[in-house]
Amino acid sequence: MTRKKILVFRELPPDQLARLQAAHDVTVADPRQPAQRPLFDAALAKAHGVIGSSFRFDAALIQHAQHLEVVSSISVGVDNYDLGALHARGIVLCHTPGVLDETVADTVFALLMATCRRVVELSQLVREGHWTRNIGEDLFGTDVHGKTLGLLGFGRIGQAIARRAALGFGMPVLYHARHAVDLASQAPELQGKAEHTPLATLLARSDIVVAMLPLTHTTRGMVDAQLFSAMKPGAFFINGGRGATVVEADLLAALDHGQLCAAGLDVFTTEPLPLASPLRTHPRVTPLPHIGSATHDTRHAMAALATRNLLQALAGERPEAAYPTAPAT
Ligand SMILES: NC(=O)C1=CN([C@@H]2O[C@H](COP(=O)(O)OP(=O)(O)OC[C@H]3O[C@@H](n4cnc5c(N)ncnc54)[C@H](OP(=O)(O)O)[C@@H]3O)[C@@H](O)[C@H]2O)C=CC1
Ligand SMILES: O=CC(=O)O
Repeated sequence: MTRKKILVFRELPPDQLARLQAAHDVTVADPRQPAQRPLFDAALAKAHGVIGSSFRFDAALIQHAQHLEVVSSISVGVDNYDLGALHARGIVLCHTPGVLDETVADTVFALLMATCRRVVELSQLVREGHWTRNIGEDLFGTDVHGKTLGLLGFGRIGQAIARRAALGFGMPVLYHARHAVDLASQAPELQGKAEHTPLATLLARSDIVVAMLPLTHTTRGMVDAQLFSAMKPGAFFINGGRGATVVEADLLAALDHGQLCAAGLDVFTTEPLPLASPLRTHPRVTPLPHIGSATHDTRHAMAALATRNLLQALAGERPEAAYPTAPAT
C-alpha cells in the first residue's frame, strides 16, 4: 500500500503513534504551541490525513490542506470542524462515539452530586482549617436521590446518565430531544422510567437539569434567560455537553437572581476558561476543566478508535465511525 502523509496534531499514545508510523509517514506538530505552528502549517499543506482534537479546523485551514482526504477527531463532538468546507472537498470526517459514554456519564454524575451536596466547597472548608465545629444548616446540601432529572439531549451519553439516575438513584427522568427514543428497542431498562416531554414541561418539573447536547446551529445559545426563567425556582443546572449551548451571561444572572440554586460546569464557551471569567470563582458554580472522558482507559480507547478510523479511511475502506458532513435535508 502507498505510504501517505499523516499529521498528528495532538499527543497520541505511543502504541497508536507506532501503528500509524508503521504504515505511513507521520509528522507530529501541536498548533497550540507557537514554536510548532510553522511545522504544523507545512505538514498540513501536504497531509492526506490528520488526527487529533481540541483545535479548530475552519474553512481557511481546510482550504490550506490541499491533499487532505481524512480528518480523524479524537472526540465524539465535531463542532471544531467546518462541516460545510469538509463536505465541499469530499473529505471524510471520523469521530469516537460510544467508547466514552460510560466515563462521561460518570463524570457528569460526579459533578451533579458534587454540586447538589456542595462537596468541593465543604472539602475546601476542611482544607482551609475552618472545620472547627459541626457545620450548620447554612452549609447543608440538597438530596439527589428521588429528585426529578431533566435531560436536554438523550443520545448515547444522555441515556447513560439516565440509567445512573433512574436505576441507581430512583430519579424520574424527563428528556428533551427533537425525536423520541424508542425505549423498547434502544434502552429497555429505561422503559417506564424516562419520558420524552416538551421542553416547557421538562423545565417546569425538573429539580436538576442536565445539558448533554452537541454544539450545532440549532443548539448554540439554546440555554438562555428564557429557559432559566422557566425552570423550577431553585433548580440545579449541570452542563456536560458544550459551553456555547449556554448563554453564560444569562446563567450568571439566573444564579445571582436566585432562579438557580447552583451550577456544575465541565464545559465553557471559551476553553481553557479565561481567568477573568466570573464563572471561575462564582460561589455557587462548580467548574471542571473539560474532563468528561479524561481517564487513562477511555482516552486510550478514543485514541485507538481514531487511529483505526484514520487507517481504514486512508486505505479506502469504510471507517468504523464516520460522521456525516452533508447538510441535513
Ligand atoms: N464534557 C465532555 O468531556 C464531553 C462532552 N461531549 C459532548 O456531548 C455531546 C453529546 O454526545 P453524544 O451523547 O455522544 O451525542 P448523540 O449524538 O448521541 O446525542 C445528542 C443528543 O442531543 C439531541 N439534540 C441534538 N440537537 C438538538 C436540539 N436542537 N434540540 C434538542 N435536542 C437536540 C439529540 O436528539 P435529536 O437529534 O432527536 O434532537 C440527541 O438526543 C457531544 O456532541 C459533545 O459535544 C461528549 C463527550 C465528552
Ligand atoms: O468533549 C469531548 C468529546 O469527545 O467531544
